[in-house]
Amino acid sequence: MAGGKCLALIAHDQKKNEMAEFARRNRDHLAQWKIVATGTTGGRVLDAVPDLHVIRLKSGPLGGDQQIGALISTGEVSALIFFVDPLTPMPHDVDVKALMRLAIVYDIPMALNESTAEKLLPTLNA
Ligand SMILES: O=C(CO)COP(=O)(O)O
Repeated sequence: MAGGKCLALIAHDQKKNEMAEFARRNRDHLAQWKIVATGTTGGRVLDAVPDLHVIRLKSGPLGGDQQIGALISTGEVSALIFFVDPLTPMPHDVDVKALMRLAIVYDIPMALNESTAEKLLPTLNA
């Protein structure tokens, strides 16, 4: 994934409407970025704002979180915005934990809920 740093967007199923609204509200900020997203999230973001540059990876439960973790480890992700659902058990919980761990290891800005994301996004430079 050569050239330029990415912003990573992920939302769990119960948070996907929130992510779509977030994308609509912040379309001008997001338009400055190359975005990487897990599969379903990326689709929802593109439905909300079709002209964004979104690269859709695998769906989370099929390895998408791990793909984004790998991109963090190679220095290609500048920041992670991940709307996490804390109330639903998930089969890929270990992948979610591993992704957050890598974001901490590589010390990239990480917003795990909407209010933090709203504050973080305008501070980032694409
Ligand atoms: O499960 C996810 C993150 O853990 C998100 O994956 P999708 O965007 O494909 O739903």
